Amino acid sequence: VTGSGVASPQQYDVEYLTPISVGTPPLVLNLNLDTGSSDLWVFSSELPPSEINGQTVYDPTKSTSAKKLEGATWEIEYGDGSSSEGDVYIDSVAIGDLTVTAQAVQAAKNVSAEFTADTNDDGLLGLAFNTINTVQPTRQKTFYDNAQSILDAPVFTADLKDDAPGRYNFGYIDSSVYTGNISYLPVDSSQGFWMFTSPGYAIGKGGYKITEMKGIADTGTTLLLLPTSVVVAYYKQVDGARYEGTQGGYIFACSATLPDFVFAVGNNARVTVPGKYINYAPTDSSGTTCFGGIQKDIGIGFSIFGDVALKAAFVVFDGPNQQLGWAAK
Ligand SMILES: CCNC(=O)c1c(-c2ccccc2)csc1NC(=O)CNCCc1c[nH]c2ccccc12
Repeated sequence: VTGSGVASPQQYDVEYLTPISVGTPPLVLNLNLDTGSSDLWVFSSELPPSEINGQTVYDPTKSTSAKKLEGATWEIEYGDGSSSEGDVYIDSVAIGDLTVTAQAVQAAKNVSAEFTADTNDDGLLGLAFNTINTVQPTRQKTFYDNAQSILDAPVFTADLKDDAPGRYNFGYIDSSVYTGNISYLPVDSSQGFWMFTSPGYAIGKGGYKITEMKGIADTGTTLLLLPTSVVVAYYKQVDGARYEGTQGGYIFACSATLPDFVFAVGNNARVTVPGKYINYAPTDSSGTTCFGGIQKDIGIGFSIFGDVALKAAFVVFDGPNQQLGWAAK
């Protein structure tokens, strides 16, 4: 079996949403497929109405296939301070033609203001390793875990695009959507993430710099968060760029020309993030000052190759072989 879902960018490519069917009759929810977390949680009828703002909600009492997982609860907090919590149902979940009949669906009873404000996002579908699933007392498997035994190949791929619809595919590698070869790197899943080490980088036409960057492939984080030394070196190449504490990062004139950022995947493969992707978004409505798509990874403990980086590549997530594949496109 295989499955495929479109990944539609929200404004400024802040996140990508994919239509997922939940329950019986199937309710279509637009979920953020997130390789940086491992909870499948959805807006639900158990939320106070004040916390719902246009989202489609899952009502387990309306799904004939829903079964409450008695005594199970969950609570998650993300690095940006957003959070959600609730209880758990076992129900059917489908992406395209791929259906998992017994998937833990975490129904939200509370969500933080950031999620309430995100009107098109009906929840998250975690695709990291289940060791970081937050359900208590028994952690639950991800959609990818549950799908693996029925998939033609035990992989999923992410093909995110700049301000255009991309795709998440499950169970196959579509060789028509990338160029050249796929370079595979070993994954260190000990912290529950798709963590890999890039041996070095280059900025624009500059020379290659050998610097190990240990980071995660994270579709749920918008920006490319890198070691301070790399970020400082990058913005030295951008006239007028400066770190602005009140904005929480590097800003520059929206008219600035930004160099490409190239990171190595293995010893002879490279991913080139076009400078255009690093001119992330205006900081205010005047559109004169823009916020950088590359920022510091301070305080996280590793780098995060978020959407700004991932949309420059075709990425293969291979759990059984604990490897990540990268290809140009
Ligand atoms: C800013 C989002 N990213 C993180 O917090 C994060 C961190 C992290 C930890 C500490 C400080 C900063 C970041 C490590 S792995 C990691 N990745 C994830 O947590 C992936 N899931 C993000 C879900 C998420 C949080 N706030 C949102 C707002 C819109 C769409 C999605 C989200």
